[in-house]
Amino acid sequence: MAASGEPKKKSELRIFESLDELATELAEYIAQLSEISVKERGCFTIALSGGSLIGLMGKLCEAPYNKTVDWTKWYVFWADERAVAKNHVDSNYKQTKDGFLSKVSILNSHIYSINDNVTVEDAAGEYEFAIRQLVKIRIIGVSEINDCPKFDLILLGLGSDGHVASLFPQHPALEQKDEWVTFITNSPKPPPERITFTLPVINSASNVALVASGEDKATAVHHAIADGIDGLDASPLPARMVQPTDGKLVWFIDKPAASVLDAGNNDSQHVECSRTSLAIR
Ligand SMILES: O=C(O)[C@H](O)[C@@H](O)[C@H](O)[C@H](O)COP(=O)(O)O
Repeated sequence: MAASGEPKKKSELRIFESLDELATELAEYIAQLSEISVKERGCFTIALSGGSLIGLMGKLCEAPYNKTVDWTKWYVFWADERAVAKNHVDSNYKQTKDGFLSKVSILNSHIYSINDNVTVEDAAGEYEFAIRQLVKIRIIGVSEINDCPKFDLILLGLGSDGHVASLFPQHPALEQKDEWVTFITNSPKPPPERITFTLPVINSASNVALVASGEDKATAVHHAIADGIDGLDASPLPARMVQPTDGKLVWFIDKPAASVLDAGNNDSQHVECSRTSLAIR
């Protein structure tokens, strides 16, 4: 946290030598935010993404966090979800339940998954309605800037094309400004039908963590983080559009995912260490 008097950094880049170190730091980061939110608001609202992110959260299920985190105060949501049955292998809910929720004592009534018995359009509308009810009773905070829900933490993965949640490059869903949850039926990443938080909701979060690992994400990381890229590409990547208005963005990436960034960066800032913490905006 910024010392008093120091301007709070809006974004931070943490580069890790190994996935194990990234996972260790990610667990500590989430546990700390949980403790702060529970202390300040009496609860912790976290929205998850699918993909490799869930595996990287595994350390939260181990000591000390399994005993020190106040799981009963957690409220779990999904920043995006595939419109498939909740027991389908493609379901983010199923992946999260098997890999995380089944191992910690979060209350079932605090886990908000989509209705998998309706159309993807109705599932998005119902999900937004559920979030609106929780904003009304202030379980979910509210942004003073635009009345959007203010989640304590939104965890995003990064696609190799630069997508986050189910917001894909050049997709009209990126333009959604009024809805909190929208839906797509033509996802370039299968399955095609998904619901997703819109950018205003993502950018209203108190904290956003963007997690990327592996060489195949290196170009997307570079295009999302490096300065001066916009000139090369009229439409910035969705990941580059993640800029919390009154919150903090922290990137968690491993060395392979930083390899293009490193190649383009020859100043002394990139200290070779297990964790490089740079202010990036
Ligand atoms: O439902 C989804 O598909 C995810 O939410 C998606 O945004 C994912 O996080 C990225 O595609 C990264 O996935 P990997 O980390 O598995 O590459």
